[in-house]
Amino acid sequence: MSLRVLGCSGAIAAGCRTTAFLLDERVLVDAGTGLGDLPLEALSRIDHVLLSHSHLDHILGVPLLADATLRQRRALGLGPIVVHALPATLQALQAHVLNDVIWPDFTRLPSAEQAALQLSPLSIGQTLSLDGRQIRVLPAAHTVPACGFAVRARDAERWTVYTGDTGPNPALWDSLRALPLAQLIIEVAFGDDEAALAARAGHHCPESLAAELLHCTPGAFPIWLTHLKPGEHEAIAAQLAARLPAHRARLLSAGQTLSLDDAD
Ligand SMILES: Nc1ncnc2c1ncn2[C@@H]1O[C@@H]2COP(=O)(O)O[C@H]2[C@H]1O
Repeated sequence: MSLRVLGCSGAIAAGCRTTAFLLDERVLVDAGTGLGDLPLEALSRIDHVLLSHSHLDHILGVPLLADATLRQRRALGLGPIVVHALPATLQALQAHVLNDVIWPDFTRLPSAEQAALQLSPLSIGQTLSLDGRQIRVLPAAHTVPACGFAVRARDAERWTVYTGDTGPNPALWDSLRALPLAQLIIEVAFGDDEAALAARAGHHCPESLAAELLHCTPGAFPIWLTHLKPGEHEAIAAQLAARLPAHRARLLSAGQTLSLDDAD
């Protein structure tokens, strides 16, 4: 099992794609601008999309994916793409995007019987089984209802965790107490000079992230940093290295593929 990073940036700029991870071939985790770098054949194989929350940088690929893959999926005899998210996220997607104004309502197009998209609600703490994988829905603390995801193969012991967009999140560490981790993908968006904005916007800066990472034994598993705002990379890396040198948290980058089989 592998997780391909299509985008992991907190905003757009040349070379910066927003969050999208491809879990093997058929499962997409968040649908940011990184999705658009996949060829049509690969897009058409995506059967499931897991959304962490309703913000545009994570969902904009959903309506575009539905339209782009409609014909190929029909020709291949494939059913609807299932979009899994918290009820509030699905409601926002339906009301504000798939509303026949911003984008056609592909939950009932091209026909009600054969719609391109199907919406499937998740709840925090739920474990979803998808094609031999277990996916646990984790709490996140953002400005809108949000979640993260933990993934493992059904027969594996340890989980790869993606936090989604979140600020300080005690509930996350409570839920991770029972989960042995293989690796952690955790967000940090701003440098410490924007700590106040990070707190308002439901994100981490190195100061708040360092406090969270005290929950992790240094070196116990790889820690990957995601969702950095463009232009913040050097400052964040230096500030975090100064605060928590032993944790050796590394910046995730688009194009990287993480193995979920042997992530020890
Ligand atoms: N109070 C705020 N002031 C300025 N920018 C904000 C504020 N709240 C949110 N944002 C920005 O809006 C962005 C929405 O997506 P993000 O949560 O990734 O990151 C957020 C911030 O970059």
